Amino acid sequence: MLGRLNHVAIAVPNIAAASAIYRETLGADVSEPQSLTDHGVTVVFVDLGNTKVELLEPLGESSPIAAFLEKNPSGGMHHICYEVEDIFKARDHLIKEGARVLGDGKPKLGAHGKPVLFLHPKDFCGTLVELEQSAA
Ligand SMILES: CC[C@H](C(=O)O)C(=O)SCCNC(=O)CCNC(=O)[C@H](O)C(C)(C)COP(=O)(O)OP(=O)(O)OC[C@H]1O[C@@H](n2cnc3c(N)ncnc32)[C@H](O)[C@@H]1OP(=O)(O)O
Ligand SMILES: [Co+2]
Repeated sequence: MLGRLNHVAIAVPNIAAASAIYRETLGADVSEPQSLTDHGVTVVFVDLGNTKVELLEPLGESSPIAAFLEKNPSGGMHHICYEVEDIFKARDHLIKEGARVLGDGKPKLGAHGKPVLFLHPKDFCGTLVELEQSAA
Protein backbone atom coordinates (compact mmCIF):
# COMPACT_ATOMS: atom_id res chain seq x y z
CA MET A 1 0.00 0.00 0.00
CA LEU A 2 2.77 2.47 0.87
CA GLY A 3 4.68 4.25 -1.88
CA ARG A 4 7.53 6.75 -1.58
CA LEU A 5 8.41 8.74 1.52
CA ASN A 6 6.97 12.12 0.51
CA HIS A 7 8.23 14.14 3.48
CA VAL A 8 9.28 14.18 7.10
CA ALA A 9 7.74 17.12 8.97
CA ILE A 10 9.32 19.18 11.74
CA ALA A 11 7.11 21.52 13.79
CA VAL A 12 8.90 24.76 14.65
CA PRO A 13 8.03 27.85 16.75
CA ASN A 14 9.40 30.23 14.10
CA ILE A 15 9.45 29.19 10.45
CA ALA A 16 11.61 32.13 9.31
CA ALA A 17 14.34 31.21 11.81
CA ALA A 18 14.08 27.50 10.95
CA SER A 19 14.23 28.25 7.19
CA ALA A 20 17.39 30.35 7.76
CA ILE A 21 19.04 27.45 9.64
CA TYR A 22 18.28 25.08 6.76
CA ARG A 23 19.21 27.62 4.07
CA GLU A 24 22.34 29.14 5.68
CA THR A 25 23.73 26.56 8.11
CA LEU A 26 22.76 23.48 6.11
CA GLY A 27 23.00 25.07 2.64
CA ALA A 28 19.63 23.61 1.70
CA ASP A 29 17.14 24.66 -0.96
CA VAL A 30 14.12 25.98 1.00
CA SER A 31 10.82 26.99 -0.63
CA GLU A 32 8.90 30.18 0.10
CA PRO A 33 6.35 29.91 2.96
CA GLN A 34 2.82 28.71 2.16
CA SER A 35 0.01 29.65 4.58
CA LEU A 36 -2.43 26.74 4.74
CA THR A 37 -5.37 28.27 6.61
CA ASP A 38 -7.39 25.09 6.08
CA HIS A 39 -4.75 23.16 8.00
CA GLY A 40 -3.81 25.80 10.60
CA VAL A 41 -0.13 25.87 9.60
CA THR A 42 2.41 27.79 7.53
CA VAL A 43 4.84 25.45 5.75
CA VAL A 44 8.05 25.52 3.76
CA PHE A 45 9.62 22.52 2.00
CA VAL A 46 13.31 21.65 2.02
CA ASP A 47 14.03 19.90 -1.28
CA LEU A 48 16.36 16.91 -0.80
CA GLY A 49 16.05 15.47 -4.30
CA ASN A 50 14.68 12.05 -3.30
CA THR A 51 12.32 13.37 -0.60
CA LYS A 52 11.51 16.54 1.36
CA VAL A 53 11.52 17.98 4.84
CA GLU A 54 8.46 20.04 5.71
CA LEU A 55 8.94 22.76 8.31
CA LEU A 56 5.65 23.88 9.85
CA GLU A 57 4.62 26.71 12.16
CA PRO A 58 1.19 27.18 13.81
CA LEU A 59 -1.23 29.47 11.92
CA GLY A 60 -4.30 30.86 13.69
CA GLU A 61 -5.91 30.15 17.05
CA SER A 62 -6.76 26.48 16.66
CA SER A 63 -3.64 25.11 14.97
CA PRO A 64 -3.45 21.30 15.34
CA ILE A 65 0.26 21.62 16.14
CA ALA A 66 -0.10 24.14 19.01
CA ALA A 67 -0.30 21.46 21.72
CA PHE A 68 2.70 19.65 20.21
CA LEU A 69 4.80 22.83 20.40
CA GLU A 70 3.70 23.47 23.98
CA LYS A 71 5.20 20.08 24.82
CA ASN A 72 8.22 20.66 22.54
CA PRO A 73 8.93 24.43 22.68
CA SER A 74 12.07 24.25 20.48
CA GLY A 75 10.17 22.16 17.92
CA GLY A 76 10.52 18.52 16.93
CA MET A 77 9.73 15.76 14.49
CA HIS A 78 5.98 16.01 13.95
CA HIS A 79 4.86 13.55 11.27
CA ILE A 80 5.92 11.38 8.40
CA CYS A 81 4.14 11.43 5.04
CA TYR A 82 3.89 8.37 2.80
CA GLU A 83 2.49 8.39 -0.72
CA VAL A 84 -0.38 6.06 -1.62
CA GLU A 85 -1.85 5.36 -5.04
CA ASP A 86 -5.50 5.53 -4.00
CA ILE A 87 -6.22 7.38 -0.75
CA PHE A 88 -9.82 6.15 -0.53
CA LYS A 89 -8.76 2.51 -0.92
CA ALA A 90 -6.01 3.08 1.68
CA ARG A 91 -8.46 4.77 4.08
CA ASP A 92 -11.06 1.99 3.79
CA HIS A 93 -8.39 -0.67 4.33
CA LEU A 94 -7.05 1.13 7.42
CA ILE A 95 -10.53 1.58 8.93
CA LYS A 96 -11.17 -2.15 8.35
CA GLU A 97 -7.90 -2.82 10.19
CA GLY A 98 -9.17 -0.75 13.11
CA ALA A 99 -6.86 2.25 12.62
CA ARG A 100 -8.14 5.72 13.50
CA VAL A 101 -8.33 8.10 10.54
CA LEU A 102 -8.32 11.66 11.95
CA GLY A 103 -10.92 14.33 11.18
CA ASP A 104 -14.08 13.31 9.37
CA GLY A 105 -12.20 10.77 7.22
CA LYS A 106 -12.67 12.92 4.11
CA PRO A 107 -9.31 13.65 2.43
CA LYS A 108 -8.40 17.35 2.25
CA LEU A 109 -6.01 18.94 -0.23
CA GLY A 110 -2.52 19.28 1.27
CA ALA A 111 0.35 21.66 0.52
CA HIS A 112 0.98 19.93 -2.82
CA GLY A 113 -2.66 20.22 -3.92
CA LYS A 114 -3.15 16.48 -3.50
CA PRO A 115 -5.58 14.68 -1.17
CA VAL A 116 -4.16 13.88 2.29
CA LEU A 117 -5.33 12.06 5.41
CA PHE A 118 -3.81 11.71 8.89
CA LEU A 119 -3.68 8.56 11.06
CA HIS A 120 -3.61 8.65 14.85
CA PRO A 121 -0.07 8.44 16.30
CA LYS A 122 -1.17 5.95 18.95
CA ASP A 123 -1.96 3.40 16.22
CA PHE A 124 1.39 3.75 14.43
CA CYS A 125 4.24 3.38 16.92
CA GLY A 126 3.72 6.81 18.47
CA THR A 127 4.17 8.52 15.09
CA LEU A 128 1.64 10.76 13.39
CA VAL A 129 1.28 9.41 9.83
CA GLU A 130 0.12 11.45 6.87
CA LEU A 131 -0.93 9.78 3.63
CA GLU A 132 -0.77 11.79 0.40
CA GLN A 133 -2.24 10.47 -2.83
CA SER A 134 0.56 10.41 -5.40
CA ALA A 135 -1.74 11.66 -8.17
CA ALA A 136 -3.86 14.80 -7.80
C1 LIG B 1 -1.84 18.83 5.03
C2 LIG B 1 -1.01 20.05 4.99
C3 LIG B 1 0.45 19.76 5.33
C4 LIG B 1 1.02 18.85 4.25
O1 LIG B 1 1.93 18.05 4.50
O2 LIG B 1 0.56 19.02 3.10
C5 LIG B 1 0.57 19.15 6.72
O3 LIG B 1 1.22 18.18 6.96
S1 LIG B 1 -0.36 19.96 7.91
C6 LIG B 1 0.16 19.17 9.46
C7 LIG B 1 -0.68 19.69 10.58
N1 LIG B 1 -1.95 18.99 10.65
C8 LIG B 1 -2.09 17.92 11.44
O4 LIG B 1 -1.20 17.51 12.15
C9 LIG B 1 -3.45 17.24 11.39
C10 LIG B 1 -3.45 15.95 12.16
N2 LIG B 1 -3.09 16.17 13.56
C11 LIG B 1 -4.05 16.17 14.53
O5 LIG B 1 -5.23 16.00 14.32
C12 LIG B 1 -3.53 16.41 15.95
O6 LIG B 1 -2.24 16.97 15.88
C13 LIG B 1 -3.46 15.10 16.80
C14 LIG B 1 -4.87 14.54 16.97
C15 LIG B 1 -2.55 14.08 16.16
C16 LIG B 1 -2.91 15.46 18.15
O7 LIG B 1 -3.62 16.55 18.62
P1 LIG B 1 -3.33 17.11 20.08
O8 LIG B 1 -1.85 17.20 20.32
O9 LIG B 1 -4.12 18.35 20.31
O10 LIG B 1 -3.99 15.96 20.90
P2 LIG B 1 -3.54 15.30 22.20
O11 LIG B 1 -2.69 16.21 23.01
O12 LIG B 1 -4.77 14.72 22.78
O13 LIG B 1 -2.58 14.10 21.67
C17 LIG B 1 -3.06 12.78 21.75
C18 LIG B 1 -1.83 11.92 22.00
O14 LIG B 1 -1.06 11.93 20.78
C19 LIG B 1 0.24 12.44 21.07
N3 LIG B 1 0.63 13.24 19.92
C20 LIG B 1 0.11 14.41 19.53
N4 LIG B 1 0.73 14.84 18.40
C21 LIG B 1 1.67 13.91 18.12
C22 LIG B 1 2.66 13.76 17.10
N5 LIG B 1 2.79 14.71 16.15
N6 LIG B 1 3.45 12.69 17.09
C23 LIG B 1 3.33 11.75 18.06
N7 LIG B 1 2.41 11.78 19.08
C24 LIG B 1 1.61 12.88 19.08
C25 LIG B 1 0.10 13.28 22.33
O15 LIG B 1 1.35 13.35 22.98
C26 LIG B 1 -0.92 12.48 23.09
O16 LIG B 1 -0.26 11.37 23.66
P3 LIG B 1 -0.47 11.06 25.21
O17 LIG B 1 0.44 9.89 25.49
O18 LIG B 1 -1.95 10.76 25.35
O19 LIG B 1 -0.07 12.33 25.93
CO1 LIG C 1 2.76 17.07 6.02
